[in-house]
Amino acid sequence: MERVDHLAHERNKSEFDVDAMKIVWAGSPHAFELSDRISKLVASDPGFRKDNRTMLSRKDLFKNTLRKAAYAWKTIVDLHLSEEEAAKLRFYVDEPAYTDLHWGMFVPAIKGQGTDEQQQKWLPLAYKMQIIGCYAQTELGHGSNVQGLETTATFDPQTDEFIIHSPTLTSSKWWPGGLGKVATHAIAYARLIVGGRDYGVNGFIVQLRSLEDHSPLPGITVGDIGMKFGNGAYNTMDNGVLQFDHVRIPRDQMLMRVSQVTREGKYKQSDVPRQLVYGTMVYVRQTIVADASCALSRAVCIATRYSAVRRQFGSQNGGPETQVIDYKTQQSRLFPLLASAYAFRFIGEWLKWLYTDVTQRLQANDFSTLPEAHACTAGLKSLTTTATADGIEECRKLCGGHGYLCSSGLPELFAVYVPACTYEGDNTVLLLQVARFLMKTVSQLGVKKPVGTIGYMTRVDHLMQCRCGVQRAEDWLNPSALLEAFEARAARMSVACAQNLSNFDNPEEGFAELSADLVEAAVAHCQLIIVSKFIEKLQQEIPGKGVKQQLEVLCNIYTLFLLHKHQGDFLSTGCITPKHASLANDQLRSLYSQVRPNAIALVDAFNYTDHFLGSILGCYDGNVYPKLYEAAWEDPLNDSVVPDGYHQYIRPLLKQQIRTARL
Ligand SMILES: CCCCCCC/C=C/C(=O)SCCNC(=O)CCNC(=O)[C@H](O)C(C)(C)COP(=O)(O)OP(=O)(O)OC[C@H]1O[C@@H](n2cnc3c(N)ncnc32)[C@H](O)[C@@H]1OP(=O)(O)O
Ligand SMILES: Cc1cc2nc3c(=O)[nH]c(=O)nc-3n(C[C@H](O)[C@H](O)[C@H](O)COP(=O)(O)OP(=O)(O)OC[C@H]3O[C@@H](n4cnc5c(N)ncnc54)[C@H](O)[C@@H]3O)c2cc1C
Repeated sequence: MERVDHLAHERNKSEFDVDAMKIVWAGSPHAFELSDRISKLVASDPGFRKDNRTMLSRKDLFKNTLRKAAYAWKTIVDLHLSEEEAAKLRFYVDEPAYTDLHWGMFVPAIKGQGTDEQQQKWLPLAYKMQIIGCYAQTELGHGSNVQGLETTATFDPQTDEFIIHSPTLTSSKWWPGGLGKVATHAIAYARLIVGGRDYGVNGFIVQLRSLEDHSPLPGITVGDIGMKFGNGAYNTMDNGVLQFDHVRIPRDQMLMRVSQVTREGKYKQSDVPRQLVYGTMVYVRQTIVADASCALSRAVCIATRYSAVRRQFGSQNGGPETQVIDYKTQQSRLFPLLASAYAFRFIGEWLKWLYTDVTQRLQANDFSTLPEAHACTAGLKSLTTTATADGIEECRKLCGGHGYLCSSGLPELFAVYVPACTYEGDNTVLLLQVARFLMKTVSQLGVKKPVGTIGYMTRVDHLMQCRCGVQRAEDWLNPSALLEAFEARAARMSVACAQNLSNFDNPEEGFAELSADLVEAAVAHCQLIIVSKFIEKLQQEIPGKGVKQQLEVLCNIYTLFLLHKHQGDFLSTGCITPKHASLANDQLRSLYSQVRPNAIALVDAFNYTDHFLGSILGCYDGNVYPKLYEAAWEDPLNDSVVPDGYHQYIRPLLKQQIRTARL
């Protein structure tokens, strides 16, 4: 049967080369080819079906995840996939699993914190999945406060071993993914105790389960922490609980790149900063920023396609009703999210570059950019995950009632995504780290030259008194005008916080008292980074008919939308006047009209398969209604016309009503 493309008329309207945009979105022709090939491979393999996930019991769901992870590994091995291809395959399989933590945290922790010998010993085993690892840092009593962890690793010089112990209930490891039912090994974070002295938290490789029969090793109590938010969703993951009862491990299983304990029981600190113990978190935060654009673009793709299919009101002379995408209110909610997806894509690319750069510098013993890398990864992780979680929920509402159906894909996407606001650092706690960095920068102005993302502070005198030169709405399309407004807002908010802080005798008390304002200053700084990197991206040559113009429209929408949303900040710091704010809003409306004919093509450029989207509302051909209708009949509740329980619970009720009616 010939497939009808219900969105063809929308695709015909587009004013740019979609194939060229696909390459910009993917990052390079190579990245596009890889993504396209692997996503189609996964989509065409029934072994990776995922449309029944929300209907399975937890046990069936989990077993199915184990099956898929094993099948994915078999596919990787059978097809001799490279590391890059294997990572893409896991991404398109699209099911949170213990493998995320094995590849995403356990392996990077050994690479980042292990010595060369430790890497040589453990990495080959991990690469072949002969051991499966997790990252066991958080405890029942402490997650954000890493220095408050209670698990101990006490050196025993007699046996040359560490004794890993959970001294209290609150010291039980709690949350690590993959720990509950699968991991054979953990990087467990524990307080290092040598000769009775506490040297703070360090990572240790601890075997948890037998490699023969998977039973927990002596002294290990381990299990799953229970059902989490949403159906399906993150319940494919075995987040776990773990207690150690004086578990002994050899001394060489302490990760010793940052500090060492010798055979004689001497503690030695390398010349690398202690903060490198937190290095895996910096790495993962960077990957989370890159992933934010994937999750947001997925939701936006669904909401945009459906908004073009859905019609309500406005029929003229019996003609078709208005597509809901043509309502300005729909556009003002949807198009900033479309623009954010692109903005997050580019900031993810840039952050990857920053991370690679800091890693190379660290290898050459240059630690100068580590604080900036920490502030950027922490701040951008916080900003992009908050916006993405909120954006997915907004997309659900943009799809009206049908968005609430699991078959829209949006409820599960939200439930899987929302913990990103908490894991790898609670988003508020991370913004407070950025705020500390900002306050330190301001306090050192004139002593230490701010560079990199904080370089704008070198012009603080100008930024504190500059006036916005915008006179007409179009003036807001000038990148310099936009940048200066964002720089001035960020600088003024930071300086105001620093001035308020100086009124406190005790800086820590002041920091706590002003923390809500400090978080707002941190948000302003992080938004500036995203805006400035989007503008920088557009200064490069971008091939393809109309591609650069579309990206310019999206960049302006992203920036002016933020300005509109946070106009309170811009007005109260005197960076703009109410007239400027009103002109920005006029320009924003005009930009929405420009993006409208290109909206479908801009989401097609994500190149998502229907399998990956997992949404009837977002399907490529827009043939939504027949698919929704058919899917309803596939629900197990419709297996029988009369439901189970009728004779027990409905019939007696109806009979009773009849008797009552006769009374
Ligand atoms: C691909 C994988 C799939 C994803 C699945 C995700 C699964 C989830 C996994 C997890 O959640 S793992 C657990 C993650 N846990 C956290 O993120 C905990 C958050 N808490 C922290 O990171 C820290 O404790 C803190 C909030 C940063 C505070 O730490 P601490 O009290 O020790 O620090 P301070 O005294 O504030 O700072 C000291 C000094 O160190 C600097 N710093 C802090 N963190 C880092 C870092 N990561 N890298 C570099 N530097 C860091 C901080 O700025 C201070 O510097 P100075 O001001 O002294 O210069
Ligand atoms: C799905 C999921 C997967 C996870 N996977 C892992 C894993 O694999 N390995 C692992 O080790 N951990 C994992 N975690 C744990 C995770 O890293 C922590 O939950 C996270 O770091 C937040 O810490 P917390 O739970 O202690 O929150 P809390 O710190 O208790 O936060 C509670 C509230 O207090 C506020 N708060 C805390 N401190 C401050 C402060 N100083 N100032 C102002 N407000 C503050 C927070 O903003 C928040 O509103 C996972 C968590 C989840 C939800």
